[in-house]
Amino acid sequence: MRNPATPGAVGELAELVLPWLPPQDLAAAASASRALRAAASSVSAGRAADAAHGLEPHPIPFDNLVDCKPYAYFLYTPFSLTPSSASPRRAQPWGRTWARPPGPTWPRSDLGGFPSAGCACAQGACGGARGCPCADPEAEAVGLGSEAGMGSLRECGDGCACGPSCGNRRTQLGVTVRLRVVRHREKGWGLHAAEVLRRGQFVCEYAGELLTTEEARRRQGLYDELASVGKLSPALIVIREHLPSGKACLRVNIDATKVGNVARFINHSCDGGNLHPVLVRSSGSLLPRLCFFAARDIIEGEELTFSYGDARLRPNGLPCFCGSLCCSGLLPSEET
Ligand SMILES: C[S@@+](CC[C@H](N)C(=O)[O-])C[C@H]1O[C@@H](n2cnc3c(N)ncnc32)[C@H](O)[C@@H]1O
Repeated sequence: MRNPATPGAVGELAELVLPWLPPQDLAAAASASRALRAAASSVSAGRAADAAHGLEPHPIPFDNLVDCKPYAYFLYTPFSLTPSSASPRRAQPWGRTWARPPGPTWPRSDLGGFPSAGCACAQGACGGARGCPCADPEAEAVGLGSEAGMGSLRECGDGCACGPSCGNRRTQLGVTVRLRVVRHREKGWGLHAAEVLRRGQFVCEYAGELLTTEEARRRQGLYDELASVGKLSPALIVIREHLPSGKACLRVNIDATKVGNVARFINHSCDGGNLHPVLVRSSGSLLPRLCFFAARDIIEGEELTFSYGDARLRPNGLPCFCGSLCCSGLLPSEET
């Protein structure tokens, strides 16, 4: 048996344990010995190399020329989680050499719904024009860029027989475009294109913890306090969809602050930005998902932004540094 005091054994143990540690604990472990310092800095380098924790098709690196933060710490989920599926996720290994490639992001976690609702098309046979009942005649209009506000789109889902290769699941394959997370002096981290994106191309979903309205309000109060003293960049989004009657409104609260995907890095722009938010409904799924499409052609290196909204209702709003000509000077804020 190997002596656990040998450098090789320390390295192996470190590889098992250190990726589970949040930054403060990782720093504490690094101060214990030279071998652990080397192992911890390899974990930090692994984290900085992929904000997606190995859970998307391509790595999404952090890029910081502004200060010494190598990465932002959070738990990664490629799709939104219900409270019951989110609760066990208090830790997640991040920054180790992956022994195996990450699993596919499909099938997605079950968000509750009607598993019997969906198409009966043969494997991979549906697609816009072929008579699939889930096909959306408006789909081709998504992301054309002139639309103001939220778009909507229907896709095949868990209730369909067609399977993952179906062409009507544009938003269900994870983040297939190349992206980077870049540090800004005034705005913190921001999401950037790392390749040319074409108008209408799917970029990413806004994934995080799905909250009740009561819990969203509780967290928002806490986040506002921390954000006002610069201790947190909250990523809690509230989507309100007015139903056709106009009398009711479907409300979805997604918090990507502690558990989320790369969309948590998308900053606000007062001019509406270059991303088009679209509510995507998958057949058989109860809740819509918020997805972002390129609202116009986007060049490599450009920051990806959208408008967080128009209301600026909370006192002591945070300053906006979007830099657009129509910048109001304050970040949107409203009572959740
Ligand atoms: C969803 S997060 C975006 C990512 C964030 N910049 C970070 O470092 O994690 C929202 C927060 O980013 C910052 N932010 C976003 N857009 C901004 C803007 N136009 N000007 C200043 N800060 C902005 C604010 O702190 C806001 O609460």
